[in-house]
Amino acid sequence: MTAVVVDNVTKVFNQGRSDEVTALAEVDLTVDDGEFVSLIGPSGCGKSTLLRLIADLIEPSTGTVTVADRPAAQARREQEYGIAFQQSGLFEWRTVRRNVELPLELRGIGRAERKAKAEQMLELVGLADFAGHYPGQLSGGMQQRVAIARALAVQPPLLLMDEPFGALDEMTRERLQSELLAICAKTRTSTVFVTHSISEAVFLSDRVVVMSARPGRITASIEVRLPSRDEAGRQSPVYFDKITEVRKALRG
Ligand SMILES: Nc1ncnc2c1ncn2[C@@H]1O[C@H](COP(=O)(O)OP(=O)(O)OP(=O)(O)O)[C@@H](O)[C@H]1O
Repeated sequence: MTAVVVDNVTKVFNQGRSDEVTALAEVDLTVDDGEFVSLIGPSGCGKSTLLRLIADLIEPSTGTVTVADRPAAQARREQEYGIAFQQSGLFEWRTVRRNVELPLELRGIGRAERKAKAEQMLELVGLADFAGHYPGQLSGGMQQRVAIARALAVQPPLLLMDEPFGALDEMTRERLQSELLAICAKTRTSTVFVTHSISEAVFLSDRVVVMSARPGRITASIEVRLPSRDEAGRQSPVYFDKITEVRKALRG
């Protein structure tokens, strides 16, 4: 099975109007099962657009998107993926725990199991003490962590993440990066991860996909094989070499 196939996709917003924007042009991207792929590129190059196409939140103008060997729309209906986007997208009227439980509820999982799973995920993101709070009572970074817990709760085969760690302090960010890798490895989850951070992309990814400014195109695909994804990995020569390689590719 292939996690994602984006085949010759172009996305034009406001087609035929004076404010027409070609956000993506002729994009091909394949994400293998269990692979962790980061998208990186200048602001406005279409990273979020590509992620939203994979999530079937928008449709391509031309080309096709396949998720888990089926059309993206079908994969969405069958809940093949979890998403955590820049805006946390939490429901203000639900407590933190009940936000995390939501995807489990949608899958018909019973109350006790839901509660246990949500508490386990909140523990993971360091928010066990805030289960009974409402999103409005949390900081932006904490809300983001709740959204990550929610995305991970169902252990979906595919995770789509749009700068999920952008609002976090460096220490929390590094801890969640490690947690995310551990979860992905354990569950063989495939991940498409949008980030502005070259070092984050290199640390997390099997492959870093570099995009050019509008119209967004894929200009490089850089394989990363760190000796280990831990503190030693962050200090390895490969890590620094790959950071340089991605930086050069971004410069074009
Ligand atoms: N719904 C929309 N209607 C019109 N234009 C849009 C829409 N969504 C995105 N765009 C345009 O498409 C282009 C790509 O936007 P996108 O958000 O995908 O970029 P990005 O690479 O994720 O940017 P950033 O790194 O700043 O988050 C931009 O020029 C943006 O203005």
